[in-house]
Amino acid sequence: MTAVAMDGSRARSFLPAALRNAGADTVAMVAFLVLAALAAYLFGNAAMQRVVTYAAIMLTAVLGLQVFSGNTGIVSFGHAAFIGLGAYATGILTMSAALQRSALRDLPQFLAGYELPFLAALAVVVGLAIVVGLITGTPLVRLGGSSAAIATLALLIIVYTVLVAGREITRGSQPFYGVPREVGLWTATAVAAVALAVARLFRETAFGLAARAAADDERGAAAVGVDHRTARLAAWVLSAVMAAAAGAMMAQFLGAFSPKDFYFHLGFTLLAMLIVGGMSTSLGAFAGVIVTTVLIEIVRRFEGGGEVLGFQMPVLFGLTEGVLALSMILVIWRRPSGLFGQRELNLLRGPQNLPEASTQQVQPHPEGDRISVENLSRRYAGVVAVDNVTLRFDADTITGIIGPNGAGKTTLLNMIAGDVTPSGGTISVGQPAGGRGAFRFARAGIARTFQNIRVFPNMTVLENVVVAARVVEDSLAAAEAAAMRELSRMGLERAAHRPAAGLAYGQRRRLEIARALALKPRFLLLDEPAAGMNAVETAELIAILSAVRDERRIGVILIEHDMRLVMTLCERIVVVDRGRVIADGLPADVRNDPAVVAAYLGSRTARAVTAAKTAETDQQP
Ligand SMILES: Nc1ncnc2c1ncn2[C@@H]1O[C@H](COP(=O)(O)OP(=O)(O)OP(=O)(O)O)[C@@H](O)[C@H]1O
Repeated sequence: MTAVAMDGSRARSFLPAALRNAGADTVAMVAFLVLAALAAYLFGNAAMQRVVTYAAIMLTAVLGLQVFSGNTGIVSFGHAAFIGLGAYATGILTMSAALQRSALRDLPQFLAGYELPFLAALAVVVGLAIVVGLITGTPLVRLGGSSAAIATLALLIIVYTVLVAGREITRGSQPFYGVPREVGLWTATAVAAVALAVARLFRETAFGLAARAAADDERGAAAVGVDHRTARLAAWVLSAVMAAAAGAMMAQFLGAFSPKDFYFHLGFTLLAMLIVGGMSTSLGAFAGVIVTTVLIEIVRRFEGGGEVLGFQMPVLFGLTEGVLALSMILVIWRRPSGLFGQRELNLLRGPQNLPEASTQQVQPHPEGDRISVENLSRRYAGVVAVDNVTLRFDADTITGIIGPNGAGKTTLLNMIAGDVTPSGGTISVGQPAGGRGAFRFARAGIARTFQNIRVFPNMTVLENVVVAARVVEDSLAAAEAAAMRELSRMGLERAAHRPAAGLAYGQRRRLEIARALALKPRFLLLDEPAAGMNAVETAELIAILSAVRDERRIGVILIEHDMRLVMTLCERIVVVDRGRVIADGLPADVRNDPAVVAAYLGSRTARAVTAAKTAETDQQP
């Protein structure tokens, strides 16, 4: 949708570059799906059409699983439960009243006699999945990694037990039969096409970007204002809806089923399909369903035994599951990201499709902003990392925090960024920082970089910065333009589409700074920004940081061991030793302070001077 203006230049597109790219990918995948359905419709027999219909239903479910697991990195065993809920709800809502009276004699009155058409039942199932998704997701997103995965397993077991126990409604473990079989090839294909679009586009939304960033690095994500719980909940609810929609189709495709159809076997098949294709992309989910469906169909022919290439084969019960498990293990071993999990198709991603950098200057911040730190302390078991520190940091000033190794500098910075909770004392940025969580501090205008770089390795350089820009900009298009502006400033615009993991060390440091600046912060906290940089890169960094400060009037607080950088760039230096501030002033004054010299040299006499100075300060009212 990029328009070419009369003078030949490229006019600004209505749609953000990421959505144009995702749209093109979706069109390509949907076209492939429709062609497959058409081929089955025109040339396939009834059995072949059933295979393609079932594959399209599974595709909807696997894409649902991908929306959650692929974006959050949390494996879910529980999605078969949502398929089951969708199937039973659809069965009850669409069954004829006459059949219900004989098959479900004890069905409660409020559930009986609806006889809804499929689409109306689907709408109800979507609503039900949103409610169940919110109820189950709210506690789930408080857990991380393997605990969350185990919780999804518990969900599967609970729903299975409820389906078996709720005999009046589900007929217990007996087959639930009599569901009208109205879902065929084209309904399944249409719903799967919608699911493809949803899964591919979700990655690029604010929630999708946030979930992927948190999956890559939770602390790094919080530092750019990402509330990972909200992003994970959004992914969970959406994926529950997609799985339940697959269940609704399954009910009307099969006509009869029982709770065991929505238990471990289905959960395993969904996961195997996703893992074989590649969990982190919608292309992976799509390809995984195709590859495994073909594999299952081939293997199934041998399961019943008979003559194969002149050999008499015995009946091999469970051969299909065995081959599926084996292919999953092979993929995990040889290609852990799956056959197509490394990248999306990205049909419209290239140098000619880079978003245009915003030419709008970031508005300078109003004067008078300050960070106030009062009696701040942090203890770790027996270690007092930061000891009763009181400081003010003004915007429009570059402050260096220096001190020997283990002095407490990073702990102090982490507390100011909301990343470490103080043992005592308060921090306020204009007003006391509300609530816990680094993401709230980032949204209040405190951006930061880390001593050990925390970029999002599996996202592109551009996406790394867009995640932060999306927190402060109104739209994805505005976030892309702002991100390009920050990347150009840091000399990284040519690497915009490269995965961040592939950048050189110095480039990754610059990317982290670009990402922090995209938050339009009032204060920028940098933990050893020049570490690992050569002299030329350090000189460039000094020029960039002072230019940014001049333009935007932001406060910069940096920890650095490179004294050349500190003395050239900083207008104020705070020296910390053993958790306490031992000097605070102009660089020239601090450099000659005996307590500072002592702290760095560690001489005994000089330590005595420090101790005396500290005692003096403590006695002051
Ligand atoms: N999570 C933690 N658990 C236990 N002790 C910690 C933790 N973080 C920091 N410390 C201790 O607190 C003290 C201060 O550490 P901190 O990393 O803040 O110092 P620093 O001045 O930043 O050091 P460096 O210049 O080496 O990075 C050290 O003794 C350190 O071992």
